[in-house]
Amino acid sequence: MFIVVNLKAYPCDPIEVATAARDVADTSDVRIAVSPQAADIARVSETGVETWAQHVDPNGYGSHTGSTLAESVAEAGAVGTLVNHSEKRLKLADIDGAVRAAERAGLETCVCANNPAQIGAVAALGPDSVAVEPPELIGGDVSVATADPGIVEDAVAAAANVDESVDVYCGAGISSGEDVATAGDLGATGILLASGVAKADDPRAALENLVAPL
Ligand SMILES: O=C(CO)COP(=O)(O)O
Repeated sequence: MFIVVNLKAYPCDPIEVATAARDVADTSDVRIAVSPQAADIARVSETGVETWAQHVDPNGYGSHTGSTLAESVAEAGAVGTLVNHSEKRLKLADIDGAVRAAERAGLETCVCANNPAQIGAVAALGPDSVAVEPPELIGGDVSVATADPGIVEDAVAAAANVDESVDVYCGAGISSGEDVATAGDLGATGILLASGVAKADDPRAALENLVAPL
């Protein structure tokens, strides 16, 4: 199981979360990455935790003010990137461009989508993984794996129908090890989560709780 902790733009201490995630990953068999804001990638990466960008733009170097370049986040220490997060949606052509840019920079890619139909569409673009995250459950208390198990199973089927080599992750409302295990039972091989760790009083304890049953 792979857990990506997306820090979004939450006012947490990215280094506190990164060091905790590094330690919990080291002492468990669980792969854990932290996805901070672009400005924090370098110092998060310096902790030794696996570091992902939250987004990259489709363009490369050039006259593109305000861009987040795949090359730049890779240079800063990111080894992967989310693309098309529900809070950072892109047009299909730009999702394709961002995946190609990430590939050129050597980044692993996870393209997010809202539902199984979109999962099939983005799986066709050849990312390493796709993640289904129903927007209405993001930031809530109920795990997608409990509230809508069918969406996870259908996302797994939709991706396999297009490209069996694309891993399928899920996210939204996941905050306990039981939620992670349930998602795994539904066929997800990874989890995206945010508030359960980024808004926790004790992020280390939250991470330990997530990996406990795995
Ligand atoms: O959007 C998410 C991860 O990318 C999920 O957010 P929550 O874990 O806060 O529901």
